[in-house]
Amino acid sequence: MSDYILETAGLTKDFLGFTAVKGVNLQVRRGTIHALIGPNGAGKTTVFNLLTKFLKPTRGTITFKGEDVTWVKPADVARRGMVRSFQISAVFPYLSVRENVRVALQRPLGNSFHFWRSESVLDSLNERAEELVYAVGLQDFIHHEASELAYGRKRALEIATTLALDPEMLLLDEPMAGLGTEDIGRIAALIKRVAADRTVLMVEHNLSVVADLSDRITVLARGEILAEGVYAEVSANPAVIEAYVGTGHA
Ligand SMILES: Nc1ncnc2c1ncn2[C@@H]1O[C@H](COP(=O)(O)OP(=O)(O)OP(=O)(O)O)[C@@H](O)[C@H]1O
Repeated sequence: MSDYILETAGLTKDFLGFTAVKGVNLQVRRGTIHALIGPNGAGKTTVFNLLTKFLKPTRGTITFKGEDVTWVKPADVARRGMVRSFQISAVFPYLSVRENVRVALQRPLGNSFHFWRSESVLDSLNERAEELVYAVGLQDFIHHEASELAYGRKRALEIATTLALDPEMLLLDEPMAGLGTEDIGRIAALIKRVAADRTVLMVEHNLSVVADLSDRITVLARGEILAEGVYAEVSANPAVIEAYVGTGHA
């Protein structure tokens, strides 16, 4: 088994004469937290959309768990274990925290539909839902409606509904966006816990969170990989500093 759970080779995306992602060779080691950073417009979201099949590449390949998944459908890639948080984390505002997680556990994935299942199976879903609610620290809110939750706790609920699919690899798209300092600390701790037995790839603009959480960082600029390494290496790299300064994001 390869050390890398996810690899891309020569991944390229052209939009009408503009190349948003150019020959990206990304390697994500199994069991790590890997961050994808870069100034605005660097191509991070486009890479995520390619990985999760929201976009088709112009060239290049994507290999997940040793299999070429370049042309598989979005639901298929999720079924294979690579799940992007927002992809399935529609939170129903008037359902309770526990009900939201239960709905996520019942969500049909690929060819398995659960709605006809027996009472005993539904009871075990309740148990699993409660475990997940505890895992993301929402036990005190388990019977509250999602709409009553503060923003940071909604983010935790989204993560719980994502974990309901038991992904081997979790793709987090700006998990700290819109959060205040206290929530950032809470969600960062949650990501650490969640990553204990999973691989996490995240796009994140908050560099102190990236420094705190990431085992490895890939810096994109103008669609290409500019640098890679641990935070201390990439943050001291003059080309990286220049890329951020050049776009006013130092
Ligand atoms: N559908 C599209 N059609 C044309 N150009 C696009 C499209 N999607 C993205 N782009 C362009 O590709 C480039 C990379 O965009 P992308 O959103 O991937 O960057 P990003 O690194 O995620 O930026 P940000 O940090 O601002 O979210 C940008 O110049 C953007 O304008």
